[in-house]
Amino acid sequence: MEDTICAVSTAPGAGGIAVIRISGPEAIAICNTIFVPRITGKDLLSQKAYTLRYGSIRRDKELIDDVLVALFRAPHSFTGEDTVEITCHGSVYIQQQIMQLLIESGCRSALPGEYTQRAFMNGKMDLSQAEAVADLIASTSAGQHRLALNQMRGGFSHELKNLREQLLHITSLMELELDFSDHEELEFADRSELSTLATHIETVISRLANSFSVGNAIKNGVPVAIIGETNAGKSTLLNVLLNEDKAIVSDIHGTTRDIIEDTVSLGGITFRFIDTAGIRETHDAIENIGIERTFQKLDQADIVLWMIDAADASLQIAQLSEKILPRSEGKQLILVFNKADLLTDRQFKPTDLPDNVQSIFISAKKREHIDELQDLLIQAAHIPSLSSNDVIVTNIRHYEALTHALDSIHRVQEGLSANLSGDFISQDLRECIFHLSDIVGEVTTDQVLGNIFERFCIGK
Ligand SMILES: Nc1nc2c(c(=O)[nH]1)N(C=O)[C@@H](CNc1ccc(C(=O)N[C@@H](CCC(=O)O)C(=O)O)cc1)CN2
Ligand SMILES: Nc1nc2c(ncn2[C@@H]2O[C@H](COP(=O)(O)OP(=O)(O)OP(=O)(O)O)[C@@H](O)[C@H]2O)c(=O)[nH]1
Ligand SMILES: [K+]
Ligand SMILES: [Mg+2]
Repeated sequence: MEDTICAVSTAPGAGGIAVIRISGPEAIAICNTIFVPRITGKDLLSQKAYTLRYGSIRRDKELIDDVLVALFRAPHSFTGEDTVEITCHGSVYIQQQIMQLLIESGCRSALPGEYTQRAFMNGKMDLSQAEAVADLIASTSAGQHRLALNQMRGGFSHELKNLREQLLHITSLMELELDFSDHEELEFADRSELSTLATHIETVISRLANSFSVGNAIKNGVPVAIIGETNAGKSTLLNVLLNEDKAIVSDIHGTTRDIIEDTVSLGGITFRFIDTAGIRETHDAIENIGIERTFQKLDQADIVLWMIDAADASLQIAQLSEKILPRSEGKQLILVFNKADLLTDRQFKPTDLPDNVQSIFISAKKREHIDELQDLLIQAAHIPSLSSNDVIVTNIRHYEALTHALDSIHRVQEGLSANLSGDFISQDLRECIFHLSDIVGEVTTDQVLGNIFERFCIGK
Protein backbone atom coordinates (compact mmCIF):
# COMPACT_ATOMS: atom_id res chain seq x y z
CA MET A 1 0.00 0.00 0.00
CA GLU A 2 1.19 3.52 -0.81
CA ASP A 3 2.28 5.76 2.06
CA THR A 4 -0.04 8.55 3.03
CA ILE A 5 1.94 11.76 2.57
CA CYS A 6 1.57 15.25 3.98
CA ALA A 7 3.14 18.65 3.26
CA VAL A 8 2.48 22.34 3.62
CA SER A 9 1.55 23.39 0.08
CA THR A 10 1.55 27.14 0.60
CA ALA A 11 4.66 29.35 0.76
CA PRO A 12 6.50 28.97 4.08
CA GLY A 13 5.95 31.77 6.55
CA ALA A 14 3.87 33.88 4.17
CA GLY A 15 0.21 34.83 4.20
CA GLY A 16 -2.64 34.69 6.63
CA ILE A 17 -3.76 31.18 5.69
CA ALA A 18 -1.82 27.99 4.96
CA VAL A 19 -2.89 24.77 3.26
CA ILE A 20 -1.65 21.36 4.37
CA ARG A 21 -2.31 18.58 1.89
CA ILE A 22 -2.63 14.94 2.87
CA SER A 23 -2.85 12.32 0.12
CA GLY A 24 -2.97 8.54 0.16
CA PRO A 25 -5.13 5.60 1.24
CA GLU A 26 -5.21 6.61 4.93
CA ALA A 27 -5.64 10.36 4.33
CA ILE A 28 -9.24 10.55 5.54
CA ALA A 29 -8.83 8.15 8.47
CA ILE A 30 -5.67 9.87 9.73
CA CYS A 31 -7.12 13.37 9.51
CA ASN A 32 -10.26 12.17 11.22
CA THR A 33 -8.21 11.30 14.31
CA ILE A 34 -6.92 14.86 14.77
CA PHE A 35 -9.95 16.82 13.55
CA VAL A 36 -12.81 17.75 15.86
CA PRO A 37 -15.88 18.84 13.86
CA ARG A 38 -17.73 21.94 15.06
CA ILE A 39 -20.98 20.03 14.97
CA THR A 40 -20.72 16.69 16.72
CA GLY A 41 -21.19 13.70 14.49
CA LYS A 42 -20.01 15.49 11.34
CA ASP A 43 -16.74 13.59 11.17
CA LEU A 44 -14.59 13.24 8.05
CA LEU A 45 -15.51 9.61 7.37
CA SER A 46 -19.04 10.69 6.47
CA GLN A 47 -17.99 13.87 4.64
CA LYS A 48 -18.92 14.09 0.97
CA ALA A 49 -16.21 14.74 -1.61
CA TYR A 50 -15.74 18.38 -2.68
CA THR A 51 -17.19 19.78 0.52
CA LEU A 52 -15.67 21.84 3.32
CA ARG A 53 -16.06 21.14 6.99
CA TYR A 54 -15.37 23.57 9.82
CA GLY A 55 -13.81 22.44 13.08
CA SER A 56 -10.61 22.38 15.06
CA ILE A 57 -7.34 20.51 15.27
CA ARG A 58 -6.46 19.34 18.76
CA ARG A 59 -3.58 17.56 20.38
CA ASP A 60 -5.49 15.53 23.01
CA LYS A 61 -7.62 18.25 24.62
CA GLU A 62 -5.35 21.14 23.68
CA LEU A 63 -6.68 23.37 20.86
CA ILE A 64 -4.13 24.06 18.11
CA ASP A 65 -6.22 25.93 15.56
CA ASP A 66 -9.62 26.54 14.04
CA VAL A 67 -9.54 25.08 10.53
CA LEU A 68 -11.46 24.21 7.39
CA VAL A 69 -11.10 20.74 5.93
CA ALA A 70 -11.70 19.93 2.24
CA LEU A 71 -12.15 16.36 1.11
CA PHE A 72 -11.48 14.61 -2.20
CA ARG A 73 -12.21 10.94 -2.72
CA ALA A 74 -10.17 8.71 -5.05
CA PRO A 75 -9.95 8.81 -7.97
CA HIS A 76 -11.40 12.31 -8.15
CA SER A 77 -8.53 14.40 -6.83
CA PHE A 78 -5.34 15.98 -8.15
CA THR A 79 -3.29 12.89 -7.19
CA GLY A 80 -6.06 10.40 -7.96
CA GLU A 81 -5.92 9.28 -4.29
CA ASP A 82 -8.02 10.17 -1.28
CA THR A 83 -6.91 13.68 -0.38
CA VAL A 84 -7.65 15.95 2.55
CA GLU A 85 -6.68 19.61 2.70
CA ILE A 86 -6.47 21.36 6.02
CA THR A 87 -6.67 25.14 5.76
CA CYS A 88 -5.26 26.66 8.94
CA HIS A 89 -3.93 30.05 10.03
CA GLY A 90 -0.57 31.03 8.51
CA SER A 91 1.49 30.72 11.69
CA VAL A 92 4.61 28.64 11.19
CA TYR A 93 4.08 27.24 14.69
CA ILE A 94 0.55 26.04 13.87
CA GLN A 95 1.71 24.49 10.59
CA GLN A 96 4.52 22.62 12.36
CA GLN A 97 2.16 21.38 15.08
CA ILE A 98 -0.34 20.04 12.54
CA MET A 99 2.42 18.43 10.47
CA GLN A 100 3.82 16.81 13.59
CA LEU A 101 0.38 15.48 14.59
CA LEU A 102 -0.13 14.04 11.11
CA ILE A 103 3.25 12.31 11.20
CA GLU A 104 2.58 10.90 14.70
CA SER A 105 -0.72 9.56 13.32
CA GLY A 106 0.89 7.68 10.43
CA CYS A 107 1.65 10.15 7.60
CA ARG A 108 5.07 10.73 6.15
CA SER A 109 6.45 14.05 4.86
CA ALA A 110 6.04 14.31 1.11
CA LEU A 111 9.14 14.54 -1.08
CA PRO A 112 9.48 17.42 -3.55
CA GLY A 113 7.03 16.91 -6.42
CA GLU A 114 5.57 13.78 -4.86
CA TYR A 115 1.93 14.86 -5.31
CA THR A 116 2.51 15.55 -8.99
CA GLN A 117 4.48 12.31 -9.33
CA ARG A 118 1.50 10.44 -7.90
CA ALA A 119 -0.83 12.24 -10.30
CA PHE A 120 1.45 10.99 -13.11
CA MET A 121 1.66 7.43 -11.70
CA ASN A 122 -2.12 7.30 -11.30
CA GLY A 123 -2.67 8.33 -14.91
CA LYS A 124 -4.08 11.78 -14.10
CA MET A 125 -1.56 13.33 -16.48
CA ASP A 126 1.33 12.27 -18.63
CA LEU A 127 4.92 13.25 -17.96
CA SER A 128 4.95 16.29 -20.24
CA GLN A 129 1.90 17.60 -18.38
CA ALA A 130 3.50 16.93 -15.00
CA GLU A 131 6.64 18.81 -16.08
CA ALA A 132 4.45 21.73 -17.13
CA VAL A 133 3.11 21.99 -13.57
CA ALA A 134 6.60 23.05 -12.40
CA ASP A 135 6.91 25.48 -15.33
CA LEU A 136 3.52 26.97 -14.50
CA ILE A 137 4.53 27.57 -10.89
CA ALA A 138 7.78 29.19 -12.05
CA SER A 139 6.18 31.34 -14.77
CA THR A 140 6.69 35.08 -14.45
CA SER A 141 5.54 36.38 -17.84
CA ALA A 142 2.43 36.09 -19.99
CA GLY A 143 4.32 34.01 -22.57
CA GLN A 144 5.73 31.53 -20.04
CA HIS A 145 2.34 31.24 -18.41
CA ARG A 146 0.58 30.55 -21.69
CA LEU A 147 3.01 27.83 -22.78
CA ALA A 148 3.07 26.07 -19.44
CA LEU A 149 -0.70 26.14 -19.12
CA ASN A 150 -1.17 24.77 -22.64
CA GLN A 151 1.25 21.96 -21.95
CA MET A 152 -0.25 21.18 -18.56
CA ARG A 153 -3.68 20.92 -20.12
CA GLY A 154 -2.41 18.37 -22.62
CA GLY A 155 -1.78 20.36 -25.82
CA PHE A 156 1.52 18.64 -26.47
CA SER A 157 0.23 15.24 -25.28
CA HIS A 158 -2.60 15.41 -27.80
CA GLU A 159 -0.22 16.17 -30.66
CA LEU A 160 2.08 13.31 -29.65
CA LYS A 161 -0.84 10.90 -29.32
CA ASN A 162 -1.87 11.64 -32.92
CA LEU A 163 1.67 11.11 -34.12
CA ARG A 164 2.06 7.82 -32.29
CA GLU A 165 -1.24 6.52 -33.64
CA GLN A 166 -0.13 7.26 -37.18
CA LEU A 167 3.24 5.63 -36.59
CA LEU A 168 1.62 2.56 -35.07
CA HIS A 169 -0.67 2.36 -38.08
CA ILE A 170 2.27 2.31 -40.50
CA THR A 171 4.19 -0.10 -38.30
CA SER A 172 1.34 -2.56 -38.13
CA LEU A 173 0.94 -2.46 -41.91
CA MET A 174 4.68 -3.03 -42.26
CA GLU A 175 4.72 -5.91 -39.80
CA LEU A 176 1.68 -7.56 -41.26
CA GLU A 177 3.57 -7.62 -44.52
CA LEU A 178 6.50 -9.30 -42.74
CA ASP A 179 4.25 -12.01 -41.33
CA PHE A 180 3.32 -12.97 -44.84
CA SER A 181 6.78 -12.62 -46.27
CA ASP A 182 6.58 -16.12 -47.81
CA HIS A 183 4.10 -14.69 -50.25
CA GLU A 184 6.26 -12.17 -52.01
CA GLU A 185 3.45 -10.79 -54.07
CA LEU A 186 1.72 -9.55 -50.88
CA GLU A 187 2.44 -5.94 -50.07
CA PHE A 188 -0.06 -4.78 -47.47
CA ALA A 189 1.79 -1.58 -46.96
CA ASP A 190 1.69 0.39 -50.16
CA ARG A 191 5.15 1.97 -50.26
CA SER A 192 4.05 5.26 -51.78
CA GLU A 193 1.28 5.61 -49.23
CA LEU A 194 3.81 4.85 -46.49
CA SER A 195 6.16 7.47 -47.74
CA THR A 196 3.40 10.10 -47.85
CA LEU A 197 2.60 9.26 -44.24
CA ALA A 198 6.27 9.37 -43.27
CA THR A 199 6.63 12.79 -44.89
CA HIS A 200 3.68 14.07 -42.94
CA ILE A 201 5.08 12.73 -39.67
CA GLU A 202 8.48 14.18 -40.47
CA THR A 203 6.89 17.60 -41.03
CA VAL A 204 5.08 17.53 -37.70
CA ILE A 205 8.12 16.35 -35.72
CA SER A 206 10.38 18.94 -37.38
CA ARG A 207 7.92 21.70 -36.62
CA LEU A 208 7.80 20.64 -32.98
CA ALA A 209 11.60 20.38 -32.74
CA ASN A 210 12.05 23.76 -34.45
CA SER A 211 9.62 25.40 -32.06
CA PHE A 212 12.17 24.84 -29.29
CA SER A 213 14.16 27.98 -30.15
CA VAL A 214 11.03 30.08 -29.64
CA GLY A 215 9.97 27.97 -26.65
CA ASN A 216 13.37 28.31 -25.06
CA ALA A 217 13.42 32.08 -25.65
CA ILE A 218 10.01 32.37 -24.01
CA LYS A 219 10.91 30.16 -21.07
CA ASN A 220 14.49 31.22 -20.35
CA GLY A 221 14.40 34.67 -21.90
CA VAL A 222 15.62 36.03 -25.22
CA PRO A 223 19.41 36.32 -24.75
CA VAL A 224 20.62 39.90 -25.25
CA ALA A 225 24.41 40.43 -25.01
CA ILE A 226 25.57 43.92 -24.04
CA ILE A 227 29.05 44.31 -25.50
CA GLY A 228 31.50 47.06 -26.46
CA GLU A 229 34.65 48.82 -25.31
CA THR A 230 35.45 49.41 -21.68
CA ASN A 231 33.62 52.36 -20.11
CA ALA A 232 31.04 52.51 -22.91
CA GLY A 233 28.41 52.25 -20.19
CA LYS A 234 27.39 48.59 -20.52
CA SER A 235 26.94 47.95 -16.82
CA THR A 236 25.11 51.25 -16.41
CA LEU A 237 22.68 50.13 -19.11
CA LEU A 238 22.25 46.67 -17.56
CA ASN A 239 21.27 48.27 -14.26
CA VAL A 240 18.82 50.61 -15.99
CA LEU A 241 17.20 47.76 -17.94
CA LEU A 242 16.93 45.54 -14.86
CA ASN A 243 15.90 48.45 -12.68
CA GLU A 244 18.34 47.24 -10.08
CA ASP A 245 21.94 47.97 -9.05
CA LYS A 246 23.13 44.58 -10.19
CA ALA A 247 26.53 45.38 -11.73
CA ILE A 248 29.34 47.57 -10.44
CA VAL A 249 29.68 50.80 -12.40
CA SER A 250 32.83 52.91 -12.23
CA ASP A 251 34.95 55.17 -14.41
CA ILE A 252 37.76 52.62 -14.23
CA HIS A 253 38.28 50.79 -17.53
CA GLY A 254 37.86 47.03 -17.15
CA THR A 255 35.50 47.14 -14.17
CA THR A 256 33.36 44.19 -15.32
CA ARG A 257 35.21 40.93 -15.76
CA ASP A 258 32.71 38.17 -15.13
CA ILE A 259 29.43 37.80 -16.95
CA ILE A 260 26.49 39.31 -15.10
CA GLU A 261 23.00 38.41 -16.26
CA ASP A 262 19.39 38.54 -15.23
CA THR A 263 15.95 38.46 -16.78
CA VAL A 264 13.27 41.08 -17.02
CA SER A 265 9.94 41.08 -18.79
CA LEU A 266 9.23 43.78 -21.40
CA GLY A 267 5.98 43.83 -23.36
CA GLY A 268 5.16 40.29 -22.22
CA ILE A 269 8.52 38.95 -23.46
CA THR A 270 11.20 37.74 -21.06
CA PHE A 271 14.63 39.11 -21.94
CA ARG A 272 17.88 37.79 -20.51
CA PHE A 273 20.30 40.72 -20.41
CA ILE A 274 23.97 39.75 -20.28
CA ASP A 275 26.56 42.34 -19.24
CA THR A 276 30.07 41.49 -20.36
CA ALA A 277 33.68 42.54 -19.88
CA GLY A 278 34.60 45.53 -22.08
CA ILE A 279 36.69 44.61 -25.11
CA ARG A 280 40.19 46.12 -25.19
CA GLU A 281 43.79 45.09 -25.63
CA THR A 282 45.13 44.22 -22.20
CA HIS A 283 47.90 42.20 -20.62
CA ASP A 284 45.78 41.42 -17.58
CA ALA A 285 45.27 37.64 -17.69
CA ILE A 286 42.00 37.66 -15.75
CA GLU A 287 40.56 40.46 -17.85
CA ASN A 288 41.48 38.51 -20.99
CA ILE A 289 39.55 35.49 -19.73
CA GLY A 290 36.61 37.85 -19.20
CA ILE A 291 36.92 39.14 -22.76
CA GLU A 292 36.92 35.56 -24.10
CA ARG A 293 33.64 35.05 -22.27
CA THR A 294 32.30 38.23 -23.86
CA PHE A 295 32.74 36.66 -27.27
CA GLN A 296 31.10 33.39 -26.12
CA LYS A 297 28.06 35.33 -24.93
CA LEU A 298 28.01 37.31 -28.16
CA ASP A 299 27.88 34.02 -30.07
CA GLN A 300 25.02 32.69 -27.94
CA ALA A 301 22.91 35.84 -28.08
CA ASP A 302 19.87 36.43 -30.28
CA ILE A 303 20.18 40.20 -29.91
CA VAL A 304 23.43 42.14 -29.57
CA LEU A 305 23.54 45.60 -28.03
CA TRP A 306 26.83 47.14 -29.08
CA MET A 307 27.45 49.98 -26.67
CA ILE A 308 29.50 52.80 -28.10
CA ASP A 309 30.60 56.00 -26.40
CA ALA A 310 28.97 58.51 -28.74
CA ALA A 311 31.76 61.04 -28.24
CA ASP A 312 34.24 58.51 -29.56
CA ALA A 313 31.96 56.72 -32.03
CA SER A 314 34.00 56.65 -35.24
CA LEU A 315 37.06 55.33 -33.51
CA GLN A 316 35.22 52.66 -31.51
CA ILE A 317 33.37 51.44 -34.59
CA ALA A 318 36.59 51.29 -36.55
CA GLN A 319 38.32 49.38 -33.77
CA LEU A 320 35.70 46.71 -33.12
CA SER A 321 33.78 46.27 -36.41
CA GLU A 322 36.00 43.49 -37.59
CA LYS A 323 35.48 41.54 -34.37
CA ILE A 324 31.78 42.19 -33.90
CA LEU A 325 30.13 42.40 -37.33
CA PRO A 326 30.99 38.91 -38.65
CA ARG A 327 29.95 37.33 -35.35
CA SER A 328 26.61 39.14 -35.41
CA GLU A 329 25.42 37.76 -38.72
CA GLY A 330 22.01 36.17 -38.36
CA LYS A 331 21.46 38.07 -35.11
CA GLN A 332 19.76 41.36 -34.44
CA LEU A 333 22.48 43.96 -33.93
CA ILE A 334 21.64 47.29 -32.36
CA LEU A 335 24.30 50.01 -32.10
CA VAL A 336 23.64 51.91 -28.91
CA PHE A 337 25.35 55.32 -28.92
CA ASN A 338 25.60 56.10 -25.24
CA LYS A 339 26.41 59.23 -23.27
CA ALA A 340 24.31 61.32 -25.66
CA ASP A 341 23.95 63.76 -22.77
CA LEU A 342 27.57 64.80 -23.29
CA LEU A 343 27.12 65.32 -27.02
CA THR A 344 26.71 68.76 -28.55
CA ASP A 345 26.31 67.61 -32.13
CA ARG A 346 24.00 64.60 -32.55
CA GLN A 347 24.16 64.57 -36.31
CA PHE A 348 26.75 61.80 -36.35
CA LYS A 349 25.48 59.02 -38.58
CA PRO A 350 27.43 55.82 -38.95
CA THR A 351 28.03 54.78 -42.54
CA ASP A 352 29.14 51.49 -44.07
CA LEU A 353 27.03 49.37 -41.75
CA PRO A 354 24.99 46.38 -42.90
CA ASP A 355 21.29 47.05 -43.59
CA ASN A 356 19.97 44.90 -40.77
CA VAL A 357 21.81 46.95 -38.17
CA GLN A 358 19.79 49.48 -36.22
CA SER A 359 21.08 52.32 -34.11
CA ILE A 360 19.85 54.54 -31.30
CA PHE A 361 21.22 57.39 -29.17
CA ILE A 362 20.64 57.11 -25.43
CA SER A 363 21.96 58.26 -22.13
CA ALA A 364 22.09 55.28 -19.82
CA LYS A 365 23.16 57.40 -16.89
CA LYS A 366 20.35 59.96 -17.35
CA ARG A 367 17.87 57.24 -18.43
CA GLU A 368 17.13 59.08 -21.66
CA HIS A 369 15.56 57.26 -24.64
CA ILE A 370 15.43 54.00 -22.71
CA ASP A 371 11.76 53.54 -23.70
CA GLU A 372 12.74 53.68 -27.37
CA LEU A 373 15.51 51.17 -26.80
CA GLN A 374 13.02 48.85 -25.08
CA ASP A 375 10.67 49.19 -28.07
CA LEU A 376 13.53 48.29 -30.42
CA LEU A 377 14.25 45.23 -28.28
CA ILE A 378 10.63 44.07 -28.34
CA GLN A 379 10.58 44.38 -32.15
CA ALA A 380 13.92 42.61 -32.47
CA ALA A 381 12.83 39.70 -30.28
CA HIS A 382 10.76 38.34 -33.17
CA ILE A 383 8.62 36.15 -30.98
CA PRO A 384 5.83 35.07 -33.30
CA SER A 385 2.44 35.81 -31.84
CA LEU A 386 1.18 32.45 -30.71
CA SER A 387 -2.36 31.29 -30.91
CA SER A 388 -3.66 29.49 -27.89
CA ASN A 389 -3.47 26.04 -29.45
CA ASP A 390 0.03 26.27 -30.92
CA VAL A 391 2.19 23.57 -29.44
CA ILE A 392 5.63 24.95 -28.58
CA VAL A 393 8.40 22.82 -27.10
CA THR A 394 10.06 24.49 -24.10
CA ASN A 395 11.75 21.56 -22.42
CA ILE A 396 15.22 20.38 -23.41
CA ARG A 397 14.35 16.75 -22.56
CA HIS A 398 11.44 16.91 -25.01
CA TYR A 399 13.61 18.63 -27.60
CA GLU A 400 16.23 15.87 -27.37
CA ALA A 401 13.60 13.13 -27.67
CA LEU A 402 12.12 14.88 -30.71
CA THR A 403 15.56 15.14 -32.31
CA HIS A 404 16.04 11.38 -31.86
CA ALA A 405 12.54 10.74 -33.23
CA LEU A 406 13.39 12.91 -36.22
CA ASP A 407 16.56 10.90 -36.90
CA SER A 408 14.54 7.69 -36.83
CA ILE A 409 11.88 8.99 -39.18
CA HIS A 410 14.60 10.18 -41.57
CA ARG A 411 15.96 6.64 -41.62
CA VAL A 412 12.44 5.39 -42.35
CA GLN A 413 12.20 7.79 -45.28
CA GLU A 414 15.59 6.74 -46.61
CA GLY A 415 14.68 3.07 -46.19
CA LEU A 416 11.45 3.54 -48.08
CA SER A 417 13.07 5.32 -50.99
CA ALA A 418 15.89 2.74 -51.12
CA ASN A 419 13.26 0.00 -51.13
CA LEU A 420 14.82 -1.59 -48.06
CA SER A 421 13.21 -4.66 -46.57
CA GLY A 422 10.29 -4.09 -44.24
CA ASP A 423 12.01 -5.35 -41.10
CA PHE A 424 14.63 -2.58 -41.23
CA ILE A 425 12.02 0.06 -41.74
CA SER A 426 9.77 -1.23 -39.01
CA GLN A 427 12.67 -1.18 -36.56
CA ASP A 428 13.22 2.52 -37.26
CA LEU A 429 9.49 3.12 -36.91
CA ARG A 430 9.59 1.40 -33.50
CA GLU A 431 12.49 3.61 -32.46
CA CYS A 432 10.61 6.72 -33.49
CA ILE A 433 7.62 5.60 -31.40
CA PHE A 434 9.93 4.88 -28.47
CA HIS A 435 11.32 8.42 -28.43
CA LEU A 436 7.88 9.98 -28.61
CA SER A 437 6.71 7.69 -25.79
CA ASP A 438 9.63 8.90 -23.71
CA ILE A 439 8.21 12.44 -23.75
CA VAL A 440 4.92 11.38 -22.21
CA GLY A 441 6.70 9.09 -19.71
CA GLU A 442 5.64 5.68 -20.97
CA VAL A 443 9.13 4.27 -21.38
CA THR A 444 10.99 6.63 -19.09
CA THR A 445 13.46 5.22 -16.57
CA ASP A 446 13.02 5.71 -12.83
CA GLN A 447 16.22 7.70 -12.76
CA VAL A 448 14.92 10.23 -15.28
CA LEU A 449 11.61 10.40 -13.39
CA GLY A 450 13.53 10.98 -10.15
CA ASN A 451 15.52 13.82 -11.75
CA ILE A 452 12.38 15.49 -12.96
CA PHE A 453 10.36 15.37 -9.75
CA GLU A 454 13.16 16.17 -7.32
CA ARG A 455 13.35 19.65 -8.85
CA PHE A 456 9.78 20.45 -7.85
CA CYS A 457 8.99 22.31 -4.67
CA ILE A 458 7.78 20.51 -1.58
CA GLY A 459 4.02 20.37 -1.38
CA LYS A 460 3.57 20.16 -5.15
N1 LIG B 1 -6.72 23.76 -2.76
C1 LIG B 1 -6.14 23.39 -3.89
N2 LIG B 1 -6.06 24.23 -4.91
C2 LIG B 1 -5.44 23.84 -6.07
C3 LIG B 1 -4.89 22.55 -6.20
C4 LIG B 1 -5.01 21.67 -5.09
O1 LIG B 1 -4.55 20.53 -5.14
N3 LIG B 1 -5.64 22.12 -3.98
N4 LIG B 1 -4.27 22.21 -7.40
C5 LIG B 1 -3.28 21.26 -7.50
O2 LIG B 1 -2.52 21.22 -8.42
C6 LIG B 1 -4.61 22.96 -8.59
C7 LIG B 1 -5.93 22.47 -9.10
N5 LIG B 1 -5.78 21.15 -9.61
C8 LIG B 1 -6.67 20.13 -9.43
C9 LIG B 1 -6.79 19.18 -10.43
C10 LIG B 1 -7.74 18.18 -10.32
C11 LIG B 1 -8.55 18.10 -9.21
C12 LIG B 1 -9.63 17.06 -9.10
O3 LIG B 1 -10.32 16.98 -8.13
N6 LIG B 1 -9.82 16.28 -10.15
C13 LIG B 1 -10.83 15.25 -10.23
C14 LIG B 1 -12.17 15.83 -10.61
C15 LIG B 1 -12.25 16.41 -11.98
C16 LIG B 1 -13.61 17.00 -12.31
O4 LIG B 1 -14.42 17.27 -11.44
O5 LIG B 1 -13.82 17.18 -13.52
C17 LIG B 1 -10.42 14.17 -11.18
O6 LIG B 1 -9.40 14.34 -11.84
O7 LIG B 1 -11.08 13.15 -11.21
C18 LIG B 1 -8.40 19.03 -8.19
C19 LIG B 1 -7.46 20.04 -8.30
C20 LIG B 1 -4.59 24.41 -8.26
N7 LIG B 1 -5.37 24.73 -7.08
N1 LIG C 1 27.69 61.14 -18.94
C1 LIG C 1 27.40 59.85 -18.99
N2 LIG C 1 28.17 58.96 -18.34
C2 LIG C 1 27.83 57.64 -18.41
C3 LIG C 1 26.71 57.22 -19.13
N3 LIG C 1 26.63 55.88 -19.01
C4 LIG C 1 27.67 55.49 -18.24
N4 LIG C 1 28.40 56.56 -17.88
C5 LIG C 1 29.61 56.56 -17.05
O1 LIG C 1 30.63 55.87 -17.73
C6 LIG C 1 31.48 55.21 -16.80
C7 LIG C 1 31.61 53.74 -17.18
O2 LIG C 1 30.37 53.13 -17.02
P1 LIG C 1 30.22 51.55 -16.86
O3 LIG C 1 28.76 51.26 -16.88
O4 LIG C 1 31.01 51.06 -15.72
O5 LIG C 1 30.89 51.10 -18.21
P2 LIG C 1 31.17 49.62 -18.74
O6 LIG C 1 30.97 49.64 -20.21
O7 LIG C 1 30.37 48.64 -17.97
O8 LIG C 1 32.72 49.47 -18.41
P3 LIG C 1 33.59 48.13 -18.19
O9 LIG C 1 32.86 47.23 -17.28
O10 LIG C 1 34.82 48.67 -17.58
O11 LIG C 1 33.80 47.53 -19.53
C8 LIG C 1 30.86 55.40 -15.45
O12 LIG C 1 31.53 56.47 -14.80
C9 LIG C 1 29.44 55.81 -15.76
O13 LIG C 1 28.84 56.60 -14.77
C10 LIG C 1 25.90 58.19 -19.80
O14 LIG C 1 24.89 57.90 -20.44
N5 LIG C 1 26.31 59.49 -19.69
K1 LIG D 1 33.90 50.84 -16.15
MG1 LIG E 1 30.93 47.04 -16.83
